[in-house]
Amino acid sequence: MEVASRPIRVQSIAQNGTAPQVPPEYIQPPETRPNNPTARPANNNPIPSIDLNSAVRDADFLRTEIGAACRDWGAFHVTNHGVPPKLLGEVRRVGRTFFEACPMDEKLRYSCDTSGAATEGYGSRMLVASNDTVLDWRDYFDHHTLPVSRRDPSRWPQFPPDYREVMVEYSDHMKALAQKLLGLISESLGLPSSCIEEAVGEFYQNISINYYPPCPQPDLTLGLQAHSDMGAITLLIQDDVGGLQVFKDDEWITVDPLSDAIFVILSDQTEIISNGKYRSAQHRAITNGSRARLSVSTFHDPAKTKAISPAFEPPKYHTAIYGDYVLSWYSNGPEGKRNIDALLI
Ligand SMILES: O=C(O)CCC(=O)C(=O)O
Ligand SMILES: [Fe+2]
Repeated sequence: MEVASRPIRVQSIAQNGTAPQVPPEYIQPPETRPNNPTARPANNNPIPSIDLNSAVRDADFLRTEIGAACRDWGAFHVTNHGVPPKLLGEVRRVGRTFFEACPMDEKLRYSCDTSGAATEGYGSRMLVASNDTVLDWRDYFDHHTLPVSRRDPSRWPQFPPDYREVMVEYSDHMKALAQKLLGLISESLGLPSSCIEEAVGEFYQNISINYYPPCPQPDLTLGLQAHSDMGAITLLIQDDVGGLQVFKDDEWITVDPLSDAIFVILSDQTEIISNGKYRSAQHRAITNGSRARLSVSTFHDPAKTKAISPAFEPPKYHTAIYGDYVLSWYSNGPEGKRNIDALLI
């Protein structure tokens, strides 16, 4: 049994087979439950999948396709992205091995510090704004990976033995892909290729491995509440369980898991820099009644001291220091897009 001072992980609750019901703090109010009528399957409205193979793609057509996906969805799959599919499989494997083959006591040695927001390590409560917040049915391991001065693999799991090496290689590949995508997104806006990357400055990259244990009441819970990501661009991979949903035209659309593709999510700072021409995507994760799900989100954010403003006149958003934006996000909670809407002029 858990003692009061020991952090409770969702995985421990899920493995307590005597509990056919989830604890009340994980029960969503009716309007945010996944079976609400606004949810429907992806096949009615497929999310764009864009082939980045520059050897065979016409550059103008690729930019047009990216522009349409950013405008209409704020999210899209990319294929032929240059990241070896084997590496994607290895990241999923080391993540799953940590969550499923490491004893809980060993995992808890990496617990993140609960006094601050988004600290590195093993945790369960990243988006909790107040005691009233409904809890997510999710555990995670968050890694600070860039700039290299923030990267300290000795704080990451040692099991499986190649965990740290795989994460470092993955971090470097994700940075290169984020740079390439921000270049294409800038060009699709008619801006010089380097424009968004220069506006963001040096990438602060975090990698979160999300682990969603099977949930006895998937209709009443969310793995991760609705939010848009705070930074510039998020690159996400998932396993074959599925559960990521994107909000479009007042409906939740399920993102098909495509094993070798990478899912690109435009985040709030890119919406600001584009002056609202592109929108950050609201998304959430639902739970699964029988299978544990794994996803890996790689966030690329500005430095906390960086001022972010629109690249077009007249500006539709106030300039904001990124660190202030993060503070308001954590104190208000994500609640859809309320935080970015507060910056609208
Ligand atoms: O698990 C997922 O698919 C979503 C993860 C996510 O949105 C996040 O980590 O910000
Ligand atoms: Fe997210």
